[in-house]
Amino acid sequence: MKKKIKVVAGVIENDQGEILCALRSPKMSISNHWEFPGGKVEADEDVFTALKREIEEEFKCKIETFDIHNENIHEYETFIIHLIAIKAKIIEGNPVPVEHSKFIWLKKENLNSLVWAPADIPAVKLLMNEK
Ligand SMILES: Nc1nc2c([nH]c(=O)n2[C@H]2C[C@H](O)[C@@H](COP(=O)(O)OP(=O)(O)OP(=O)(O)O)O2)c(=O)[nH]1
Repeated sequence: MKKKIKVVAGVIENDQGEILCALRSPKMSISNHWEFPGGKVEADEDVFTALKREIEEEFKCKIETFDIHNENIHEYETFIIHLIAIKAKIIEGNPVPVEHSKFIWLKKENLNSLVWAPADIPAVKLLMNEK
């Protein structure tokens, strides 16, 4: 049976209405795909705490979290992901990518110009329909 993992991902919006998009590095799984930064939820951790921790670890900045944007269950070849996308904004520091190849801020209407991790597509589509 495939392993099921629970992953949180931050839909981080700036004051210009742009979204932080992060490029997974060649060393990471699902390499060279774009994603909303985040990571696996640890046992006994709530999703908001997990996201704040992951963003501090991976981008060295602090976020405030808002509502859940979208949840998606996607079956990859080797595992099943339960992806929980959460709206957020940066409240302290500037993002510095520790593990990712790079990040960009992109307007919602341009999000489909990137090659996203397959599990992220529903969240991306939903965002593109937002004003
Ligand atoms: N952080 C994040 N991960 C995503 C997204 N979409 C998606 O399919 N994933 C996948 C990629 C990874 O397989 C998994 C998240 O794990 P992770 O961020 O801890 O990264 P990882 O696999 O490199 O960690 P590791 O097991 O190699 O140590 O979820 C997304 O939007 N954000």
